[in-house]
Amino acid sequence: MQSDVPGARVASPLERIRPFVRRYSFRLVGGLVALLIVDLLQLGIPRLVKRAVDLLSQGAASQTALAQSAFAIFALAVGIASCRFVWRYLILGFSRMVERDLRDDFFRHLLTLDRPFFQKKPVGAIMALATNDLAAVQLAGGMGVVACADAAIMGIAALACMAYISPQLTLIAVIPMPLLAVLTRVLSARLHRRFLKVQEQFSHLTEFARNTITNIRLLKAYTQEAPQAEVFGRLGRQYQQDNLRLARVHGTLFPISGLVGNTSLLLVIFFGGRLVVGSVITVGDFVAFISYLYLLTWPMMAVGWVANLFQRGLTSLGRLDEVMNAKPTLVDPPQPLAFPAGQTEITLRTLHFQYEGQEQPALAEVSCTIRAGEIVGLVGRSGSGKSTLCHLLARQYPVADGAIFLNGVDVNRLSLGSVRERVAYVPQDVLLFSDTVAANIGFGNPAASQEQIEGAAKICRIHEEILGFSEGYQTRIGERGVKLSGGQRQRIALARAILLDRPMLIIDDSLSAVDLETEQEIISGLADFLPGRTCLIVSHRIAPLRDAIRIMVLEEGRLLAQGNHAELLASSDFYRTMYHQQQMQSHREEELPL
Ligand SMILES: Nc1ncnc2c1ncn2[C@@H]1O[C@H](COP(=O)(O)OP(=O)(O)OP(=O)(O)O)[C@@H](O)[C@H]1O
Repeated sequence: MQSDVPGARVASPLERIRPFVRRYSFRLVGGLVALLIVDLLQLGIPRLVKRAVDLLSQGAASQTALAQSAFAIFALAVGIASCRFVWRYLILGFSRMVERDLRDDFFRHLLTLDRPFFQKKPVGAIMALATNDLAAVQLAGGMGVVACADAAIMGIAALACMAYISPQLTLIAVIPMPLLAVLTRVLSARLHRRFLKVQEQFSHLTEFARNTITNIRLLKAYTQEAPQAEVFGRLGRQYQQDNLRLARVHGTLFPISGLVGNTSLLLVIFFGGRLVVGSVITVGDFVAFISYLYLLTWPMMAVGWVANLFQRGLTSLGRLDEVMNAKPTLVDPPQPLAFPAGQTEITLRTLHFQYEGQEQPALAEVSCTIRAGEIVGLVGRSGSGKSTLCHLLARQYPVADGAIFLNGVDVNRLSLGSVRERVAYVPQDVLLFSDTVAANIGFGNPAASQEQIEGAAKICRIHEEILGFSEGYQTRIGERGVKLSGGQRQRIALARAILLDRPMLIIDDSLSAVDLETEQEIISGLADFLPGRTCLIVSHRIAPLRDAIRIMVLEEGRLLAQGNHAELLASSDFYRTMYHQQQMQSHREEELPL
């Protein structure tokens, strides 16, 4: 389930959970009623004890009267146990439902965010929010609510029962209590700060662990296990110290609450004893009063605990809110135009793009047209802006108005979904799931038949190799494809894009790990598949693109030259030099002794 507007900005973190509280108010109210009954029944026990003690002290206790008291106490105990089950079931269930909905909202909202957000927020920090912080909210919404309501009901009711026995003694018993209120107020701010620190440190720890495990192969190749373990240990020690600093705060609150309770007991024994001696109250009243004081001790102790739980919950809600309030940088126009019919033509008009925080533009004044059915190659030195152009065409970063047109319509006037669902994009970094080969190829097209999956694999020259795997297309490829070679991973990623069967195909240097000959074969094979589609292929090697209808040359973000291979060899010094350097390099590699 989700709130009406996922990720909508709210004035305070508490407002974030208000809709859920409303949604499950039946459980909450039912649970609180059961809790109230438990507390009221608990208050009955000292009254029964008083009656028995008075009968005994007056020498008027009969077997039947004592048995009646004992049975009544037993009946109350059964009632208390049953209602306790009910409140636990309802209120803890309530907190789990709030947690689930909050997690759902959080996840859905994450899916609306785009690259610029994920560039700034490490995955580990997001994982920490989705686990530790949500758990803190759940605890506050469950046991926090229970302890708070219980303390309030029991506190007020116990005080009322004590006042009924002796208002004078009750006033004496509450003398130390304001100290607790002041202390809780003072320590709450400290609790908040220290808990925030603990959660932030946990985020660092999670991110570090994720990064280490994700890059475990690199770590081993560079024999960095010991230094990594050292850093992890340091982060862990810092986390433990932050936790200890937090424990010192709520460790102060808890015993002081107990001390306040025991000081009240001391006062009651001293002054209450004198009231008994003066026959102002009976021995039974005295015993019952002390029993009520014990019942009051829990609410007093709970003040510290509740303050701690609520403070943690609020701090975590605030941290979750930071993400929930983040807005995607790319949004649909208010009234998107329908995607223009016909085969897709891409036009760039003085396209300029600069990454946040960078001094130089990644792309500057790039103008060109890629017609439907064309296979256009894109070459250039490392850092010349090739991937950036691919990102922009795949609508991963925002672009200025009037820079990119699809069939003559500015992309900013089209919905993001309508553009993205027409682009099959193969990023430079291969992204595979820990699943079977077939599931990876069919990821974007779960309805694809085995035949279609194999067809895409054949175009990418990987079909035969897959058949050679232990379980063919059903072979599991391990975490991010660890069981495959770099070239196999790249061809599987390409097959996944081919299977999407979309009008625009953007391949960002996704065959760099494949040998030259196979890359050439794949690109020539694509020509049969591509009629009517618009295709941009980035490659750091010129040779496989020689047959492309047109090659564009990027240098420092600018479009230096364009034309077919022969034209560029004749007209562009830059291209010719690059081509010859690559030729010489590949000859040198061929001549190297084995
Ligand atoms: N996410 C980013 N944030 C900031 N700057 C970036 C980002 N991605 C790329 N750049 C910068 O933009 C410029 C163009 O990078 P881009 O990745 O487009 O080059 P490229 O031609 O694809 O390089 P390569 O062939 O090495 O993949 C580079 O100077 C790079 O440092």
